[in-house]
Amino acid sequence: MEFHNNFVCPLLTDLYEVSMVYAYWKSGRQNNISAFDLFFRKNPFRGEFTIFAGLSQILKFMETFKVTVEHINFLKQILPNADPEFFIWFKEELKLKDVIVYAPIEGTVVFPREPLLRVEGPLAACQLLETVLLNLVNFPSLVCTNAARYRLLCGPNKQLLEFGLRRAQGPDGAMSASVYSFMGGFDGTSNVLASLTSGIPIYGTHAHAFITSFSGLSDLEQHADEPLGNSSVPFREVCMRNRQALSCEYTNDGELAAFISYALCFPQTFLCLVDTYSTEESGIPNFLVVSLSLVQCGLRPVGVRLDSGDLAYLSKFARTKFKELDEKVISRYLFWLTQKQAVYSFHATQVGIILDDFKFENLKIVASNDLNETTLSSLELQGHAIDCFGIGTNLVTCQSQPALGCVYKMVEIEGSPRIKLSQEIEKVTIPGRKKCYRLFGKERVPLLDLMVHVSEDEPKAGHRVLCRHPFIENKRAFVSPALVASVRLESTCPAYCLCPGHSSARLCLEGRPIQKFYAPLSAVAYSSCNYRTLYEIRQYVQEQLKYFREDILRPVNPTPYKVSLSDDLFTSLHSLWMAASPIADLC
Ligand SMILES: Nc1ncnc2c1ncn2[C@@H]1O[C@H](COP(=O)(O)OP(=O)(O)OP(=O)(O)O)[C@@H](O)[C@H]1O
Ligand SMILES: O=P(O)(O)OC[C@H]1O[C@H](OP(=O)(O)OP(=O)(O)O)[C@H](O)[C@@H]1O
Ligand SMILES: O=C(O)c1cccnc1
Ligand SMILES: [Mg+2]
Repeated sequence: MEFHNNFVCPLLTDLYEVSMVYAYWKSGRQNNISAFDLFFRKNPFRGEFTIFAGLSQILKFMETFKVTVEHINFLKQILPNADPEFFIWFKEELKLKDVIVYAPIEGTVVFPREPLLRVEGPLAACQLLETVLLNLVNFPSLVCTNAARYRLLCGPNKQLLEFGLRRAQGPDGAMSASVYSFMGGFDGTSNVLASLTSGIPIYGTHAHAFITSFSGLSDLEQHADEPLGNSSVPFREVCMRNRQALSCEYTNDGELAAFISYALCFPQTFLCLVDTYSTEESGIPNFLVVSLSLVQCGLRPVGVRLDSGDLAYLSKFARTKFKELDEKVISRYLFWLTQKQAVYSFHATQVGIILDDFKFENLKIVASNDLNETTLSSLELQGHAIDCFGIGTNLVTCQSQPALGCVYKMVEIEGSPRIKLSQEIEKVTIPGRKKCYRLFGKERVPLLDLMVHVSEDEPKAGHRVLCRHPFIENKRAFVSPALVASVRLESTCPAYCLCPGHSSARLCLEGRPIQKFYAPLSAVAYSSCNYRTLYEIRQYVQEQLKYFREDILRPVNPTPYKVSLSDDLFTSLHSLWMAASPIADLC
C-alpha cells in the first residue's frame, strides 16, 4: 500500500520523548534492551471490536527513518544546555536497525489490551517512536473501524461512498480518512487525490450550484440543439416532447435546463441531484423527462441523489415514480404518444430492444446529508429504496468518538517485566513480552483471544487451556480450541525484513494469517516480505467480520469479546502488581 505523508519523520514526536532520549543517553541507558506495547483500553463507538490499521505507514516510516542536519540544528535550539556529544550521537548512532516491531497483519480485528505493536530494541530508539507510532495507529484504526461499522449496518449490497474531504481535519485527515474508509469496507471516495495516490475507486455527482447556475431553458447552450445517441432529433426537442408527454410543464425550468445540459455532457453516466427546488414536484419529474429522453436516444441514465428531506419517504417516492414510468413505457403509452406526434425517428423494434434490458425501476438512488449510524439504522427500520449512501462528516471526523485512545507502555527492560499501576484497574498494564492467539470453537467462530508470555508454548488445537480474566480471579474458563490462529507471533525467521533491500528496521509480522483457516482459496497469497495492497487488506477485513458472532459486532449494546491471559501470565501480572504496590501505613 503506497501512501505516505511528508510530515512523518523523526521529529514528528512530542518534546518529552526527546527529553527522555537525552536523559537515557546521559545516564548511559540508551541501549538497554526494552519492550513497549502499543494498545487501547476501550473499543471505539461504544462497540466491541476494532480494526487495526496504519501498519503500512509505520513500515514506510521505519524504512525511511533519517535524522537530518536540519533536525539536529533544531534540536540544538530546543535543548540549548544539552551536551554537544548528544547531538552527534543522535545524528550518527540513533538508528532503527536494532528495533523490531511485532504486529498483527493490517486489517486484523483486535480487542482491548492486546498489543497492536510490540516494539523491542534499544531504549532510546523505542522511546522516541512512542508518539509517532501512536499517531500512525490511532486515526487509521479509528476511521477504518468506523467505516467497517457502516458496512456492517448496511450489509454487503449497498454502495458506500466517502464524501468527507471538505469536512475532514485538514488535508492529512482527509487523505487518511479516504484510504482507511476504503480499507474498512467503503466502495469509493469523492477525493480525487486519494484516488490518484491510493487507487481507490472514485465517484461523484454534482452540487446544487450546478442547478442554480441555470435560470431557465434559454440558458441551454447550442449543443442542446444537436441530436444525441442514436436519435436524429435535437436532444432539447426530445426532452420538450417528453416534458409534455409526462405532464411536467410546471417543474422548475432552470433545473430542467441544468439536467439537459448535464445529460449532454454525461450521457452515459447521467446522475442528478434532485432536491434543489422540490424533489417531488420538480426534481424527480425533471429527471424522468431527461432520463426517458436519454433512453429514447439509446442511452442509459444512472440515477438520482437525494440530499435533504425525509430520505426514506423520498427514496420510496422516487422508486415508485421510476416504476410508474416503466409501466407507462411498457404499455407503450408513451411510444404511442410519440409515434402519434411523429416526433421521433424510432422504430418499434428499437424501443423494444432498449426496454428489454433497461428498466427505470433499477435506476440508482443515492442519499447524502449528514448521515450517521443513527440515521442509517433508522432508515433501515423504516424501510427505504436507497442503493448508495454518500457519507462525509460523520465518517471522516468520527464525530461520535474523535480519537482512539491507544497508549504505548513499557512492558519489559533488560529482561525484567515492568508494570504501570493505576487507581482504575482497567488501566493497569500487563507486563512482559506477550504473544496473542485467537482460539476458535467447532463452528470456527472465535471464542476468545489468549495472551501468553513469549516464553510459553502456543496453545494447540484440541488441547485444553486455562484462560483467565486479567483482573478478576474467579473469572476463568478451560477452552479446547478447534483451531488456533496467531494474532501476533514471534518471527520464525530471525532477521527477516518486510521488503527486499530494507535494512533500517526489522518488522516481524505474523506468518500465519487468520484467514488462512477460512478462505484458503480466495485469500490472496500473503508473504510477510511484501506489503499488502489496500484491496487485499480491505478484503481481509470483510472476511474476518464474517466469523465473529453477531452480538459482538452489533452496533448497539454489543457483547464484549473476551481477551484473557494464560495462567502463567496472570500469576506474573498479579505478583508484580503486589510487589509494585506500596503498603499503606494507617494509624
Ligand atoms: N427518514 C429519515 N429518518 C431519519 N433521519 C432522516 C430521515 N431522512 C433524513 N434524515 C436525516 O435527518 C436530518 C435532516 O437534516 P436537516 O434538518 O438539515 O434537514 P434537511 O432535510 O437537510 O433540510 P434542508 O433543506 O435545510 O437541507 C439529516 O441528518 C438526515 O440525514
Ligand atoms: O453531509 P455529509 O455527510 O458531510 O456529506 C457530504 C455533504 O457535502 C455536500 O454538500 P454540503 O454539505 O457541502 O452542502 P449542502 O448540505 O448544502 O448540500 C453533500 O451534498 C452532502 O450533503
Ligand atoms: O459527488 C458528490 O455527490 C459529493 C461529493 C462530495 C461531497 N458531497 C457530494
Ligand atoms: Mg449537507
